[in-house]
Amino acid sequence: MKRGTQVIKPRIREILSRELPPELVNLLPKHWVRIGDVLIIPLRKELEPYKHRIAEVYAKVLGVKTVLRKGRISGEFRETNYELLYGSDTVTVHVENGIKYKLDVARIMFSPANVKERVRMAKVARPGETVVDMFAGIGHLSLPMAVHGGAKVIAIEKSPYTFKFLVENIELNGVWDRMTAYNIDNRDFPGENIADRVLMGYVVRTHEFIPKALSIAKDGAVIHYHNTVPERLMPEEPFKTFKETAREYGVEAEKLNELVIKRYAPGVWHVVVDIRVFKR
Ligand SMILES: C[S@@+](CC[C@H](N)C(=O)[O-])C[C@H]1O[C@@H](n2cnc3c(N)ncnc32)[C@H](O)[C@@H]1O
Repeated sequence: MKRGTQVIKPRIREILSRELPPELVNLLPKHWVRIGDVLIIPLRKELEPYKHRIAEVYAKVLGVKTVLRKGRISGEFRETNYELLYGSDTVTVHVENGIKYKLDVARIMFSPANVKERVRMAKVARPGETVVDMFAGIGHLSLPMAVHGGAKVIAIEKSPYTFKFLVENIELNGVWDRMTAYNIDNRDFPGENIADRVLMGYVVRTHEFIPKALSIAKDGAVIHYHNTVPERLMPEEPFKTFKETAREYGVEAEKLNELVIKRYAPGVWHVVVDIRVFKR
């Protein structure tokens, strides 16, 4: 994923200043996100009448096949909601940290702000350990752990559409020997006391899944617990809720590390806490 620059590209400015009213030229997008050969741009409403031509010029100058207008990520499956401005094919292969991620950018979230976590997970994984990724997506976090960390990963993804890409990505990255994929709700996953590491890469409602994560984890396992937290409840949350829930299930929890991933909404942060659990 590449973040665009903070200035309008001279070539884009040159072409569009011949076609747009002068006062609109400075409103052209100065930054964008490129996922594979799909570009995502924010677009001011003043530019609405020119949106398709603007997208065409950005596509040609930046060398992409499709341009989408930035939308929101929402719902249980964390699906995106973009406006197609140029091109038609929104499926692409994005390469990051030596990993190939095939996805439909128009429907599946791939957050630039989560790149540090994808790279960090590649480093924390240990060869041969068993990782259960409860919210696998297209393999955002589990592929780096299998490819670079040599971990054995069980990847669970509920959405059938996203699961199709998860399976293709396991194939594309040649890690079928280390990864198993389940197209189920993680609450129906039968494994208990099997994971050295559990990934809970989800937001907003992640606390509802703590009991399941505890049952999947071995004694002494590490759980990477993500959630969104209002700033006024930090730094106690999100660990406080995890620890209290774990106690109800007779499990002790120790906070090892905590990182802020990104701003989720005004006054709300996406946070990850690394937690060791003791089940004796
Ligand atoms: C936001 S994506 C996150 C991907 C990755 N874990 C990351 O952090 O970058 C969350 C994924 O969890 C899936 N999901 C939501 N609820 C689930 C459940 N109960 N069981 C399995 N997968 C679920 C969604 O369909 C979505 O693909």
